[in-house]
Amino acid sequence: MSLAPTNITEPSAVRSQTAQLSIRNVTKVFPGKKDLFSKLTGKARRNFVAIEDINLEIEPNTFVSIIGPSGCGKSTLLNMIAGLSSISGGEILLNGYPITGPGPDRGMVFQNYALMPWMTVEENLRFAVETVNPKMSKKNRDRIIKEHIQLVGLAGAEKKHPHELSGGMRQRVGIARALAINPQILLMDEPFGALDALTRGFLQEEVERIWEQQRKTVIMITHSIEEALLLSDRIIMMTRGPAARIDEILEVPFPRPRKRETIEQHPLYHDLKAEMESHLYRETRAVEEARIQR
Ligand SMILES: Nc1ncnc2c1ncn2[C@@H]1O[C@H](COP(=O)(O)OP(=O)(O)OP(=O)(O)O)[C@@H](O)[C@H]1O
Repeated sequence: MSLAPTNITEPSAVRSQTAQLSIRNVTKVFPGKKDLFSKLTGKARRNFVAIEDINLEIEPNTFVSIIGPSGCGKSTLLNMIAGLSSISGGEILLNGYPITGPGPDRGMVFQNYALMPWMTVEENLRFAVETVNPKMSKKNRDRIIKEHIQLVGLAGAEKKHPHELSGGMRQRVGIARALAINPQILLMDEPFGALDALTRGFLQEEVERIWEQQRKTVIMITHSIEEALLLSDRIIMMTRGPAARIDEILEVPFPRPRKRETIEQHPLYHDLKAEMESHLYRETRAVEEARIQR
């Protein structure tokens, strides 16, 4: 758990919180199977170096996307930042303190929503807020829950259960829940990956609107070039694995607030898009070639 303090405040206020994240020489090795039984049954495996020597400084109040070929280690890196996966080498510091486990200073949004199915929308948020801040008064808690339900456009759906909601609405709950604990950093692992194209577009615009209000540090994994260009200040492009690393970091200079139609008119939009396309194509092709040679 990080030692950095967390206070829950108004969601609508632009935060003065700082969240400097330093990723230093980070490596992740998944141990192989080397026990006698695995050897005898021919199932022994070597250690697998997923990512190697990642160095990255994430400034406060920036929106950062991570993009790279499938299986390169994006989720592995995000899970280490979340404290859900151990770090094999190097360190990750949040405001100077090493991350050693999950903590309320980091909110997570998952692709599959990860809501409690037996709880209503309101109860899902209440559970998160109560867990993080058990001593908060009921009045404050109710206010925070109400504000966050409104923030994501779910007013009127408070008493519904996840199975009564569309995918887009479920992810709105996921985002509201992550923000309601007032994390310093919002971590999103392909948050729109399970949604249809139209809903995905709407939700991207919602996230852009919310980000303009809150300016929270966000780290998002995505496979979508357009999504990364719409939302990010910086785009981290990873190489293929094993031993994946950062290939290049793109600065996205489009003024905010952003609209899809306007950024597409920016003189740099097509250059940045082409650079990302060629990076992804090159890395993915190399993965496929390696697969065929195996
Ligand atoms: N628990 C584990 N044990 C062994 N290997 C693992 C484990 N988790 C992930 N890996 C391997 O580490 C590599 C990186 O996986 P990861 O899920 O981080 O990639 P990713 O870039 O997020 O993929 P995708 O874009 O497809 O979601 C993959 O080769 C994967 O098979």
